[in-house]
Amino acid sequence: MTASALLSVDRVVKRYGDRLALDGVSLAVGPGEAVGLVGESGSGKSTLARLALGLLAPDGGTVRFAGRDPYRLRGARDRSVRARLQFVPQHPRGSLNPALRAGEAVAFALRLHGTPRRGRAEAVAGLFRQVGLEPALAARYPRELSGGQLQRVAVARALATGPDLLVCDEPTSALDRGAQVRLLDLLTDLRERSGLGYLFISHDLAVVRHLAHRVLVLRHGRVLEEGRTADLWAAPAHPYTRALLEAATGRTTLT
Ligand SMILES: Nc1ncnc2c1ncn2[C@@H]1O[C@H](COP(=O)(O)OP(=O)(O)OP(=O)(O)O)[C@@H](O)[C@H]1O
Repeated sequence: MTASALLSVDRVVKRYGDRLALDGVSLAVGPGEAVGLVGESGSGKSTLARLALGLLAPDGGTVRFAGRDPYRLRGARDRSVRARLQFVPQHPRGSLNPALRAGEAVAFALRLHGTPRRGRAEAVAGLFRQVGLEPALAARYPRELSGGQLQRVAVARALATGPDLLVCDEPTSALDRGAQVRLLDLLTDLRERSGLGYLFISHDLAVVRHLAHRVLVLRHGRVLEEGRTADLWAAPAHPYTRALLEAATGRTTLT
């Protein structure tokens, strides 16, 4: 683990009853770095995301965000640290309140972050522009937006608190290929412009390749292989990684 890592996960173990979901997983994400986590269903990706976000506590090992245990970031005093760590979910339609207009969802995040009421409308418009959405779309309800637009609203909401790290759990898997590429281009652009870091989870190596500097391959709760994305793509060491790559070939037009 590098001392400068924003997020460090060190030899983490997580069990659900008898089931060992993570078995000694370590990873680090530095400022402005995009780290991809790939693996088939059940490999433990979402569990790792929940641990990174402090929604779960590990049974062994440690998780640190900005030097703090995210599970213990509670209360008003920790709000400024919590704000630096945000989440982009797989299904924005499920995570956005259907009764709130898109702009209200983002304004709500701004309110929690302490942005005064008077500056909020302008801040919402700025965030919509930042994610490539017309500010006029803020007046729409989630049901009136496409999957790609909704995912941008979810990103805008995550950006409302000025984060350093976004944990993205399969954010493109519900989108068609064109919308996937546009979302990945947006995330790349945000990283380049504002130094955002990502822990980016996907079962799809073609998607991860588009964004991540480094990739970890997770299988049965263990890191099977890790390395720079280009190296792993050129010469996967493990047959499982090769199989994931083969599953992704044919869709390499994504890159
Ligand atoms: N709340 C839970 N209770 C019991 N077992 C769970 C729970 N959450 C996850 N698991 C189990 O832990 C293992 C890892 O699950 P996890 O959701 O982290 O995998 P994943 O790689 O994200 O899968 P998917 O891509 O299908 O979401 C799986 O065997 C899963 O069945």
